[in-house]
Amino acid sequence: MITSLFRNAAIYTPASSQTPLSGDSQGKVDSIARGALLCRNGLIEKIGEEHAVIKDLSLYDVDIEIDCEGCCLIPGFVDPHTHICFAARREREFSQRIAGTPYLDILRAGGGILSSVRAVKEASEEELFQTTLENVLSALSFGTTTIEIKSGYGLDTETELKMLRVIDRIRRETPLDVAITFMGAHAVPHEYKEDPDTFVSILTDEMIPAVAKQGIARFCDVFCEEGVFTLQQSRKILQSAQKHGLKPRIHADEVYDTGGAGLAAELQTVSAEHLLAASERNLKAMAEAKVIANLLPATAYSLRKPYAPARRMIELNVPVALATDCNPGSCFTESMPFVFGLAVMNMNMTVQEALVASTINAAWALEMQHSVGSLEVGKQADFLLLDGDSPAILAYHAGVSPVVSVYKKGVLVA
Ligand SMILES: N=CN[C@@H](CCC(=O)O)C(=O)O
Ligand SMILES: [Zn+2]
Repeated sequence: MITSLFRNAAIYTPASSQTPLSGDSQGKVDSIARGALLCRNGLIEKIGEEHAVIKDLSLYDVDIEIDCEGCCLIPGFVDPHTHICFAARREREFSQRIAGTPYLDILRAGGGILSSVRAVKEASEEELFQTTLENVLSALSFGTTTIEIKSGYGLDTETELKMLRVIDRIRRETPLDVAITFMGAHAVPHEYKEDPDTFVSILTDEMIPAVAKQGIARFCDVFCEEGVFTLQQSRKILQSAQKHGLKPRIHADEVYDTGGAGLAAELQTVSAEHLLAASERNLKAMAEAKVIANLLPATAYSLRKPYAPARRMIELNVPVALATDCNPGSCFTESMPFVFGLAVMNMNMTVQEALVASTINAAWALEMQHSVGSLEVGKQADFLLLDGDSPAILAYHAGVSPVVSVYKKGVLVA
């Protein structure tokens, strides 16, 4: 049993709540100007005003004592949407995009996601593990202590199962908590271009049952988008996933409004992703169905698209979470501080709203809110020390990471 005391910290954490924070509560943050946190065996045993935490504490009870020197202490980031398991970067495609070729045109011509599929098929399982590990450790250094990782660069049963094994190895061999999502419905493979319904049948009749049997993935995601999967196909895929015990989530209305947000509400998915082009009517339906909006501002930045209407979502009472979307194509960043800065500066979220969105609401989006996402007694001692005295530093000190130390279950990991 290791006991560590972190004292003299400016602590900021989302307020305790039985539901994701939304509307007026989206920015509900508790702060303690001079706080302390006592961690025993990886869990938070006490947290509060320093004098209250250390009262009655014999120094013999403490193995490690750290003076945080007034630094800001926040929960570790939870990144609820990544495609961080990939074999090769797509720098050439980035140059094409910034020269004006649309993202979906590159995919339609057999590049984009499909070029990542070729790279993953060619890579050995060990090579794929090593590239993923490098990316994930980079995310950890930016303060991500819990991460969601999707498959989706396999698009056939064998390669999808290979990706899921690699992601599971990341879960076992790194300090991070990892939520695992199957995304065989990420693109239509070239050979089914003329007959996408046959590929949908392969997904529902072969791939989803095989993934469920493998037992690694918890969630199933689909790219519902013009020229990718239609609303009807997405519904079929997600209903099949539900039948096999996988929880649905959906890439909805990223480029065009195809009604994906409405489908998320209809199926009561745990979250809907992107939502740059979602209609007002479907956002209202999401609020009603309590679907979390996973917003990915670094993708809007990288695709040079208008940002998702975060303010309107908050007005409508849709709980907002933030994620990197780290992937080799539409958005290559592992940095939650970058995402935080974009949310505050370009989506007009307050610092408090962004803190909630990148911690507890993101944990809700992964159904991990009981163990991570806020600093409460009994939860894991996952937290960050920042080079500043409030979380505003994450937006204020632009282009750098103010994350000085990363603690996972009370242990310094980056
Ligand atoms: N839009 C679909 N999927 C990813 C991009 C994946 C890629 O381009 O490789 C996304 O969420 O942005
Ligand atoms: Zn994505």
